[in-house]
Amino acid sequence: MPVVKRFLRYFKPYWGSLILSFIILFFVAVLWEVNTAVAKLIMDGPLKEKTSISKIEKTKTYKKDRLQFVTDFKNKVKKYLEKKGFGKKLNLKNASSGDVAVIVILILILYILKGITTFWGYFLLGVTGHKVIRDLRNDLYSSIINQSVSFFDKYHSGTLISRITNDVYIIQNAVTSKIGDLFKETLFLILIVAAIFYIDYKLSFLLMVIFPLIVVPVILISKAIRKATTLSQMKMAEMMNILKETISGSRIVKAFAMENFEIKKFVNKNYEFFKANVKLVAATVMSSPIMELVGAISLSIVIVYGNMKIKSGEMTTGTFMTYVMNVLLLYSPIRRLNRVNNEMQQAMSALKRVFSLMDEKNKIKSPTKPVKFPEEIKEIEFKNVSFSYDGKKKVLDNINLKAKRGETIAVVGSSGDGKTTLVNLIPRFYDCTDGQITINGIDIREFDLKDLRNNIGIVTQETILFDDTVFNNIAYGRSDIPLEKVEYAAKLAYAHDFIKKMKKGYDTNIGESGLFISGGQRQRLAIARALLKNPPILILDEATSALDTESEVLVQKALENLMKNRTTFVIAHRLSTIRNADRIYVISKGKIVEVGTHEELLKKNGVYKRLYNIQFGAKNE
Ligand SMILES: Nc1ncnc2c1ncn2[C@@H]1O[C@H](COP(=O)(O)OP(=O)(O)OP(=O)(O)O)[C@@H](O)[C@H]1O
Repeated sequence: MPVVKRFLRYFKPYWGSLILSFIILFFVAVLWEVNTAVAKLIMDGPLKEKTSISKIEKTKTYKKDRLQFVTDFKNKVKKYLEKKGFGKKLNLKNASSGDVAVIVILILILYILKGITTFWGYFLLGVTGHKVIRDLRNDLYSSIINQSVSFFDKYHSGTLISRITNDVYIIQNAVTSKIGDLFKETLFLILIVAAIFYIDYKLSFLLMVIFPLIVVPVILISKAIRKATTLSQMKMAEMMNILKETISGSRIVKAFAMENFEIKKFVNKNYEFFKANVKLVAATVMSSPIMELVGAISLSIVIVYGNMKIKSGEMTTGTFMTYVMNVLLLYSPIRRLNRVNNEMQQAMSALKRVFSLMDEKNKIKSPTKPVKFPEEIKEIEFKNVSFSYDGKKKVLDNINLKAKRGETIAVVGSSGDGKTTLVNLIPRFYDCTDGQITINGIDIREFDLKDLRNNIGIVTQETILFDDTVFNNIAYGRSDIPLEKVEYAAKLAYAHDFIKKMKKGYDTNIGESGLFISGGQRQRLAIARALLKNPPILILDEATSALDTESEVLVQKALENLMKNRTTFVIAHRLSTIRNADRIYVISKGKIVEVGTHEELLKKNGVYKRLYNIQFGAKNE
């Protein structure tokens, strides 16, 4: 669907207020015209004898040449005023000071009306625009959040943030203020064009021939603006990526004393952004001189033509001057419309990027008719599972694995051998390329995605916590849960004691990513969160970073509580975990090379034994 048509659908719920605002803005334009007419009325009436203009007007030639439509319009306004009871008071020809007072009041009323209508026209339009943008931003955010994990592999978080903030801001600017200008200026343009056709349609047709001269450069410039905006926004997104990384990773930057390195990186990117913006500025400001040149050509034609007509006596100087003045008047709305067009082009390219993000296909979806998730999990099985991130290199190759209810399955292997990838297939962060994963014999792709994930608890190496209270971090999204339940989970996770010692207990804010608490405490909070969720399946990626002995013991105990009565898949790094595991699967280069208990595998004297010696050393034996 074309971008504009698709975007217009966002206006659908607000058509009423949009049309109303346009009607009001129409009156604003009409009031401008009335104002001009009243000004003429004053010149013709009460002030006529006192101004130099009135003297010029007095000359017979001008009287003859005066534009019929101005006289018509004046008469209409006069008639209208007379009808409304102003007639007797407002004797424009022989005006007294009382008449002037009436005119002043009339002007005041007009300006008040213009003020009120301008306010309401733009206010309604602004509110409608902001409503549309609010809906667009919500849609964009929800489509991003609903995307699969591979989407987040593809797009850097800075890019996504840039789309939601900058791109939407550009569209917002165009929608909330520029649409009104577009409407108003178009209206002015139509009125002036009508006037010049009214004065001399032949000359106006001749001018129409020059019209393509204006349109072609406008189209070319619009294209250049769209291209430059895309480049500028791309560079802005890249800059946001650097910002995001260095601000959230500020400690690492400092630890490695890499401030200057990061500054250089930022300065370079900022320079690229600047260059893109220069291109944008060039494209934007180029339109004005081109338009002026075309304007000068038009005017020259008018002058040559007018000169001929005056000489042949077909046109009077007065009519010609009025015509020229109207042609000059054309410049203002055209210039403003040109500026509006420039901003609209930028908004178009932003819209394209926003929609392209929304159109990204999410391959991980719930089936249309999902199978009910089993009440009780009897068995989870990997059947000939293979997986590749890029469709070429197999990261997992023909994996066969079984976990019965309540069993603990440990996965071990060297770094990069595919352990995380393997466990990520269970909650369908990715779908296997070949084979299938089943729960009680049913392919996991047949379950509703939410049901499947609600039955899986995940505790990862880097504990993801939110800048919120301890309570909200444990309850995550379930604020209605009673405090006792949260406390119970925290007790099982050996977190209750340290939480109680905090200033506000469960209401303490733990800062961005749990910055205000220790690593061990963070892990125990994450364990409490998983305990509260109470899922039958558990995925555990044990932290490799060493904690101090006391913390380590507490985390270990918390994990033991968490693993009780659950079918657990654990990427094991702790000796106690592998010792207690029902089965250990040893992965090497994406393949399962050994299976067995700790003792069985040690006896084999194979890959596991070698890994064990490297990771835990003989001293542990
Ligand atoms: N999102 C991704 N896109 C592309 N390739 C990936 C992605 N994640 C991992 N890989 C690649 O897949 C392979 C397996 O990675 P995986 O993270 O599963 O290994 P791992 O055994 O868990 O390693 P570690 O113990 O170091 O965490 C690696 O070669 C890695 O580079």
